[in-house]
Amino acid sequence: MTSPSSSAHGAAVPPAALDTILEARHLVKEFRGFRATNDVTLGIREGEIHAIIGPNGAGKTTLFNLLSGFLKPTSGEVRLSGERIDTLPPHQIVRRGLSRSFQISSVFPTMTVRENVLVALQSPTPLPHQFWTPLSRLDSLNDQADRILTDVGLADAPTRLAADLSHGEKRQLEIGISLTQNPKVLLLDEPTSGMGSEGVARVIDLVRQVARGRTVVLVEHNMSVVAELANRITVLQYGSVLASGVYDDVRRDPRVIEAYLGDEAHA
Ligand SMILES: Nc1ncnc2c1ncn2[C@@H]1O[C@H](COP(=O)(O)OP(=O)(O)OP(=O)(O)O)[C@@H](O)[C@H]1O
Repeated sequence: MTSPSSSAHGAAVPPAALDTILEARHLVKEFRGFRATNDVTLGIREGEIHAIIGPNGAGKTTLFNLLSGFLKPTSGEVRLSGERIDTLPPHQIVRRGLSRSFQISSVFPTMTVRENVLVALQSPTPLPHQFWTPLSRLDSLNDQADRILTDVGLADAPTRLAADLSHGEKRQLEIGISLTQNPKVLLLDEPTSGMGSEGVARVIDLVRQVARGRTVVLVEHNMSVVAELANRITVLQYGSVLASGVYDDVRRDPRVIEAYLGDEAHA
């Protein structure tokens, strides 16, 4: 699938495993000399739910932004299905099948729930002569929007104003907006942040639902969510990968216990 290539440091990078869909190779991101991402090499396998965890300031959001093209690496590469994507603008990365949600809401508050999804559904066809969308296409877009709203548990809320949604419902809508591009890889940035236990349980169900038939990478602070959802996890510390693998193995890794999981790992 991918052939060996030279890293930023000139070292040969072995080919990714055959089932790797998203890959970071020797990624480095510096902010005025400070390394927020320090030589991260990581493979996300097709169809898995992969959680990126680590203490505050470990570099999770920076890595997330690098993987989705919202930040350009200082050096290193990101590959999607073997193709290099770190050189592409974010909208082209979306077209190749990678979408992301944002920690800060991307929802338009003055639009209805369905309108928010419709706007996102129309965004891949921004040609000026398509400003007047034919009615037949509008019908099909409405059908698609309603299917997505059903998938994210908002089937009964299409005409509600987004501003009137609860915090949890807004996160559901954001995930719905990310699904409009039918991504093969979905990146979710702290999908349970700011939620009570009921909302967290709903998001766990939702992530399981949207992960059917696609790959999900999530940044998540809540370890019980990670334990419930993740097939594999990567632990970051000081911008570097401390450990990566199956959840149960990584949580027993003494370096991880020391750095992050603490007493939770003994629970
Ligand atoms: N634009 C920037 N300019 C300068 N430093 C930055 C910038 N973005 C991030 N950093 C620094 O890089 C480090 C990693 O930040 P990052 O937000 O990626 O960590 P994080 O693991 O997501 O943290 P948190 O869990 O608190 O969200 C931090 O020390 C942060 O201050």
